[in-house]
Amino acid sequence: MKDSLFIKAAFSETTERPPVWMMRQAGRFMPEYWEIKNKYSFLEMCKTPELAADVTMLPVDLLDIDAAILFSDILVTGEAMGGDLSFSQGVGPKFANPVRTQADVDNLSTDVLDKLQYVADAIKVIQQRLNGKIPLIGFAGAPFTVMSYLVEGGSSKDFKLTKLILHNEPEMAHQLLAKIAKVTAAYLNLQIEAGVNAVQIFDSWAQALAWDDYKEFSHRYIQEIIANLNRKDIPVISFCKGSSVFAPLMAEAKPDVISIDWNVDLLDIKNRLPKSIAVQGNLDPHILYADKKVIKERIHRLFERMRGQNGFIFNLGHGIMPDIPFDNVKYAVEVIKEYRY
Ligand SMILES: Cc1c2[nH]c(c1CCC(=O)O)Cc1[nH]c(c(CCC(=O)O)c1C)Cc1[nH]c(c(CCC(=O)O)c1C)Cc1[nH]c(c(C)c1CCC(=O)O)C2
Repeated sequence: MKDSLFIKAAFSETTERPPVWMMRQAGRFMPEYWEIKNKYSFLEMCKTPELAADVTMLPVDLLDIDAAILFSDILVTGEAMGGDLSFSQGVGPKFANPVRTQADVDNLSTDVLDKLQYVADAIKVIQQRLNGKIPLIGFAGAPFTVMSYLVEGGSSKDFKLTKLILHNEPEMAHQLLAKIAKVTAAYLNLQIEAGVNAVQIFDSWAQALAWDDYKEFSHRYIQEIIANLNRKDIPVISFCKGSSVFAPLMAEAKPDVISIDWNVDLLDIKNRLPKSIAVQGNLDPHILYADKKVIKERIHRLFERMRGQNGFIFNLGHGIMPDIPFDNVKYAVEVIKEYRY
């Protein structure tokens, strides 16, 4: 795997073009995803290794991307700790037993690896199918983002209850975050042990936090997780919405790659980071709704900006939306794969 474009770029080695993968590359924008989704629930798909492998392989086979990402969800850690998790169409994720009191926090288990064994099993099936062709990325949610779902009981626009706990009951918040961080490090090590070639930590909603709160309630737990990983030769990617602001702080947690949202000039932010840290990003996913001419022009604009930089992985600033035309995603991958610096 050391010679794959993705791993080389993640370790800031020279590549002839940027490698490409996209967050949410296996999902509802693909007709083939619906063929599976119409037969099984989302959690069944995650928990059945053969199905998780089938979905993981869709963008490998149909888009020819440079890295696969395990098909799962960031909320499986919250479920394993005791959250009553369900996903329903149009509603998104729900925890029926939200965590809001000290007793709720105390009730959460941190001895959960047995319950997540299905992920290790899925990784083994996927690696057999990939057969060394491209690397497989494992992932987990960051403690703050997972906490927000556990506390709110689902998705939230303003994270009101979560922030109220951070601000009024910081000790309880720290106990909750520390529990999630412990589980997350063990869970990522389980994935590494099972054979993933890289891991990404998703802190999707970090941008809701003020700088000091990000530092106290998010960053320090990500730092702790990264410090506890059995990294071997596996790159660690740190993603958050808000990385255009937080990246210099995120760098202190010592990831190999920081995934950048689309609010910032990618070269500017790269130049503000240690040379050894690669960047991943940062096309606005809405560009993939636009005309092909625009898609090509914006990708080339980004690549020209990053010409001569080691350590650049193409990705979107956030996940692919479910109604983006499949054909546009396929076209974007073709444009990227044809490019040479
Ligand atoms: C916040 C978050 C979640 N899950 C995830 C995040 C962080 C990434 C991000 O910020 O987008 C991470 C995630 N979720 C999923 C993956 C699979 C790998 C990939 O293709 O990137 C990954 C890496 C599949 C999924 N996770 C989910 C789906 C949709 C399930 C369905 O078919 O209904 C998929 C393919 C469900 C999910 N899971 C979550 C939400 C909010 C939803 C509902 C989203 C929606 O309805 O638009 C929580």
